[in-house]
This record gives sequence, C-alpha cells and structure tokens, in this order.
Amino acid sequence: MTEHLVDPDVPRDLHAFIAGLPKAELHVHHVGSASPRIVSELAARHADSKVPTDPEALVDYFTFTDFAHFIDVYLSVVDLIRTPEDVRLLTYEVARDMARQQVRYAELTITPFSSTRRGIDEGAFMDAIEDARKAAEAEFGTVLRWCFDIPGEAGLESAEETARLATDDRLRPEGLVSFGLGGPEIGVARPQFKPYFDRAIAAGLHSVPHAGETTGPQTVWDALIDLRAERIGHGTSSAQDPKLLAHLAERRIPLEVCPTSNIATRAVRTLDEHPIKEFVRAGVPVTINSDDPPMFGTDLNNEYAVAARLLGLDERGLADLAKNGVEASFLDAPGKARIADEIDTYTAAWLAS
Ligand SMILES: O=C(O)c1cccc(C(=O)CC[C@H]2O[C@@H](n3cnc4c(=O)[nH]cnc43)[C@H](O)[C@@H]2O)c1
Ligand SMILES: [Zn+2]
Repeated sequence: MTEHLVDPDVPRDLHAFIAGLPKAELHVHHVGSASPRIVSELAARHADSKVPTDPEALVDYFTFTDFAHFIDVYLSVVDLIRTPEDVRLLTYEVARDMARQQVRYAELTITPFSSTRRGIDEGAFMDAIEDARKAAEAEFGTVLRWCFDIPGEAGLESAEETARLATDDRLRPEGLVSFGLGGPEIGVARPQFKPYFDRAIAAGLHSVPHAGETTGPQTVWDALIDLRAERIGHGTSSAQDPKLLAHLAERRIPLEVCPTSNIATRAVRTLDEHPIKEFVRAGVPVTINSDDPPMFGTDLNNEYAVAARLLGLDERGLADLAKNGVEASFLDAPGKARIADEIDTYTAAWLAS
C-alpha cells in the first residue's frame, strides 16, 4: 500500500482489500503514467527540457491551474520521449507499476501522432510498444492492449495520421483494440472526427472518445451519435442531462470515471461534488480509472478508495465495481470470465478470513 495515498476516511482494511483486488483499467494514458522516477530519469537525459529532474519538484510542476495548463505540462513530458528505447522503457515500467496494483488487464491510451511528429520512426515506435507489451505479459502477468487516440487540438492532420497508423495493416500493432480522441474539448467539436472514427470502426476497432470532461452533455451526445462511442472517457457533464443518463443506462454504455483527474484539472471543484453518485443512481455502468496517475498524485488503488468513500462501498461493492471494469473491457468472453472469477475468489477468501 502506498502510505501517502491512504484516504483517512476509508478504513485501513478496505485499503488492504483494494490493494489485493484483481482489477482492469480502461482509461489510462501512456505518457501520463510515467512515474516520477522515469520522468526525472528522462529529464536528466534531455537536459534542454524544462521538466524538473528532482522528483520532489515534480509535485509542484504537476499542480495544474486548469485543463489548458495540464495539457501544456503533459506535452513537456511528451517532449522527453525521443527514442524508441524511451518508448519501450516507459511502456514496460508503466506495466510494472500496474502489476504492483494487481491490474490484470489494461487498455493504455497512446498518442502515436505526438511521437511520430517528433521524429520517432513509426515502425520503430510500434515495435517498441509491442516488445514492451509482450515482455510485460510474460514477466508481470499484466495483459496490455492499446487505444490510439487523436490529439484533437492538433487538428485534422493528427486525425488523418492517427487513423492511418491504426488501420494500415503493415503498421497496426497486434495489441491495438480501440480508437480514441483526447486533449482539450473546448473549440474541438467531436463531429469533425466522424470520418476517421468511421475508418477505424470499419477496421475492427472500438470507439472510445473522451467527451464531457471539460464541456457539456452535448459533447457526449456528439460522441455517441457521430463517433459511435461504445464507452465514454470521463463523461462527467452527463450528470447535467437526465435524458442522456437514461440513454447511457438503457444502452449499457459505460463511463470511464477518473475522480482525482477531474479535481486535478479543475473540471470538478471538489470530490464531494463529483457526479459519480448520480451516475450510479441512474443505472449507468461506472468503471473506475486513474487517467494520468503520477501527474494527478494518484494511482488506481487510490481511485478505488475514493470511489468507496463517495459511494459508501464495502468489499462486495468494490468487487462489483472491479467487475464493471472487466465487463466494460474489450477482452474476449473467456478473458473476462477469468478475471471476474479471480475477483470473486479473492473476495470470498477475504470475507472468510
Ligand atoms: O503532440 C502534439 O504535438 C500536440 C499538439 C497539439 C495538441 C496536443 C494535445 O492536445 C495532446 C493532448 C494529450 O493529452 C492526453 N491526455 C491525457 N489525459 C487526458 C485527459 O484527461 N483528457 C484529455 N486528454 C488527455 C491525450 O491522450 C493527448 O495525447 C498534442
Ligand atoms: Zn484521459
């Protein structure tokens, strides 16, 4: 258990239960998962960067005034990933951190455009993430899959490039399962990306755009209608629209909820004002995720503890939440059943002890 992340309002034995609970993570960014150790190592390697090398100084550096500031800082970390070896190291170390938290399966959001436009060879990039994926599965037992996302603010050029990298049979990595859209939402309307999502969906990828994180519920409707979203990244503002909540519940469209992220980027004022309770009350499938954990001073275990407090969950409630993540994943049916059984076995043993 990471001591500094223990929520004093959650009983200690519930923290211990969460630490051992097998989990799936569906909304977590590649570069945003770089631990302070990796960020400071890369910053030391690339001395021209403004990113601090001292892990303590990173805490201040990762304090954001708003979403735009978060993206600026995020891109300064992206600038540290300069070689295929940087990509491999980052991916492998992220999987190690996940395995320590009993993450059995993760769909990691990667923005290949940001790397290829900075000069990393596209084939070498794909080889680096695939090599790390296979090593992580063999050595840590954590299964990784990829979501390639368009950085929307970078325009349609980035959409074209992301769609090409995701659908070209010679490049497309074996682990790729879905197609996303990230970055700021203000001034970046979802419908313009429809042709790129159509191509990705035609190539067999699932649609998982961010929507309703920093703009209102209409963005979520646009993601559902134009981008044919199967899950929504964040979807926080859905709570403002009862018809939308009913639609998400009826169609069983999960929200990828990332509570601490929403506070860190100031999308939501305080955790107590987070709409997660409204989602659950409306019957919307809720999954718990960490988004950019070291940047937001959190990890997946802490997000489960936050959810336990906000929703008043005990061990069985937390196990159900973990099973929501498995069910909403793009794993095949036997893969889902394996992790769900593991969650049940773990929970039964914990409650019997
Ligand atoms: O790479 C570039 O050159 C570039 C140019 C202009 C704009 C961008 C971006 O906007 C990149 C955004 C970046 O942020 C990632 N991300 C991480 N966490 C979140 C989140 O909570 N909400 C939205 N986006 C997020 C996203 O995956 C993009 O890679 C890049
Ligand atoms: Zn995100």
